[in-house]
Amino acid sequence: MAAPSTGTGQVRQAALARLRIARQWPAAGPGWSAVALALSVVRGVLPVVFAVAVSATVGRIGPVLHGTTPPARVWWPLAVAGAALIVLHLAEAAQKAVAEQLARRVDGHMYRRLIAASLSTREITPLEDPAVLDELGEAGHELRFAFRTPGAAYAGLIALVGPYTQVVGFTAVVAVVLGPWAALAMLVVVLLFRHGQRGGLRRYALVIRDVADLRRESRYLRGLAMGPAAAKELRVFGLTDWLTERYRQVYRRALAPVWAERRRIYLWPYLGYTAVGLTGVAAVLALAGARAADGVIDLAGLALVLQAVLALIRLGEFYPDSDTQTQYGMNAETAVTAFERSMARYAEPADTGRAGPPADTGRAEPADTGRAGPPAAAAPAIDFSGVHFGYPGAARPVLDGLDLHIPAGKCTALVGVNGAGKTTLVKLLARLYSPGAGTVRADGVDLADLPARDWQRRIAVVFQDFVRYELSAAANIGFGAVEHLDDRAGIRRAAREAGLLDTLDALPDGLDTLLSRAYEGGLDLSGGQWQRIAIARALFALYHGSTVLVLDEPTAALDVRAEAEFFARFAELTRSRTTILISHRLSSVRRADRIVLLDQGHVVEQGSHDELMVANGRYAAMFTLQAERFADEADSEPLTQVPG
Ligand SMILES: Nc1ncnc2c1ncn2[C@@H]1O[C@H](COP(=O)(O)OP(=O)(O)OP(=O)(O)O)[C@@H](O)[C@H]1O
Repeated sequence: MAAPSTGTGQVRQAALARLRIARQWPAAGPGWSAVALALSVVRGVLPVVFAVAVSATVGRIGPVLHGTTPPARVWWPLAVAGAALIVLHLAEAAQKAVAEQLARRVDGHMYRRLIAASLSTREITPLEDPAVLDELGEAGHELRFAFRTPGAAYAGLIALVGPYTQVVGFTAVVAVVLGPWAALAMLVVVLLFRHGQRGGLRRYALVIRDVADLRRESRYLRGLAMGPAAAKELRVFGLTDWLTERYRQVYRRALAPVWAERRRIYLWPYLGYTAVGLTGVAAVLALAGARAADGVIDLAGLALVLQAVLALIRLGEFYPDSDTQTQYGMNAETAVTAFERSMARYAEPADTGRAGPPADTGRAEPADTGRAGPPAAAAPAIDFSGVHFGYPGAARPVLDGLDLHIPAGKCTALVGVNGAGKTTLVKLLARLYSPGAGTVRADGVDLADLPARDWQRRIAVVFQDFVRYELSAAANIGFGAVEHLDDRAGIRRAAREAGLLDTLDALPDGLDTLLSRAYEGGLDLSGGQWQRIAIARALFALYHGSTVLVLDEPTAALDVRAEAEFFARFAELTRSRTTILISHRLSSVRRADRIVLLDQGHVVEQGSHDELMVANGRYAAMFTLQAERFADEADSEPLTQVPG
């Protein structure tokens, strides 16, 4: 975000940002907001009352000491000053409590907005766009900082009313005692100092925003060093020193422009404002002294104006209860709004309000056939026609005019070297991305014409990088069809078919065991057991209406026996489903009805295993190579063979 170049632009932008924060009042609660506002006004008025009462006391002490005035004339202003002080302290304590309440409410609302925006698109394209990721990272990061969240900004904005009420009160005091010009001079001094402090903070925050990518990298490196995910590799590969050094470099690079700008933003303006401010203050104090010497103002008046001037100088400073909060809270709110806007650009009309209650997000029943497109119960044929696709920012497309027919109710295997585009093809099929050109059709209906949500309900996928949810085993499987989470029989059946039921039953709480060691009583599974969970999840989706099954390296983490068992029952598990199997183990894919060899985003060979072997092309060469390698290994290591 570029800083506005003109003063008017800056004021306008600051006003708009405050307006956005103020607009959080429905989330904060109008009642609580009104209480906080009233307390702020009280906190603004009472210091002025205190100063007036103290001055009155000072003015009356002389006459009382000389016996010209009864002592009672001193007591009541003293009592007022004491009462003002006590109420001020009580109001401060009450305002802190109310501010916490306001902040919690607004932050809760902001988190809900962020989560809703993150989940608002059916495609994942925006979440891989670096600009959108920056916005998300910024918003999430600012929200995690408890002291400068939008909630803190909202509470801080209300708290601002206190000091500004004091400014008005003390300026009025100066006007009454010394006249309007002196009051105007003091007002200019206060606002100038405030502009120096607050405006500097605003510019400083913009510099910090400019290094968002470096801050993202430093957050990533911190997470890497402190999280469990990379703990093993960092140590085994001896990466700890490298990581420490890299973090130091990135941190310094992120801070360098900030340090450089600090001098420009704070030092020079500060010296200028101080010179002007001190001149103004000196003039007002000189005027007060001259008036007192002339007897125009009495001792009480002098005491009052001195207190007012001192208070006004203090009010030109930084407000710790408000300034950082409103500045950085605004950053978070701005980032959340920018993120929402970016996500909205990617959302299809039907996605609006997607992140609703679970009942809204569930998988369709098989009978749910009332929508456009192929009937939900029938496994569709899928056709890619002239499909082009490249990832954002990539130099070359991954798919470049792909034509491919995937027959209904059959198993099609996709093979090809690393990076050939197999997983990308699956992501397009699952409508996680849209093709740049060309169409993907299900039974002749362009997927772009179907609500992504309806289509995605019909697909069950075991992704290569499937998710390990830190939840119960039952939930991990039941997420295949979330609205059927209570189908315990179905979950057990899926676990059994994935070869996992005995393992899960043996856990301390059976299927209800929490699959995470981060929680007390939780347990972790092995890599292969987790993969079976992912398979069970996809099977559970099939029981509840999905008709397309995608298996991307579904057995990569399974042992040889488990893999053999899985493929022995493969035909039964996938019967009458349109199945797409991706695997580098050609001995597994040979059972597929059809095998498609992809290379650089094109189909280079396709047919049954036998047909491709007879054709003696690249598939045959790859298959023979793998078969020879396995034969060699089997010859040289006969004892490693798994029996049966
Ligand atoms: N999210 C992404 N952003 C940018 N480029 C990507 C992304 N995912 C994949 N690619 C690139 O797209 C190309 C195809 O990747 P894809 O994952 O589809 O290959 P694949 O055939 O499934 O490979 P593998 O056999 O290794 O799983 C690769 O060059 C990869 O670098």
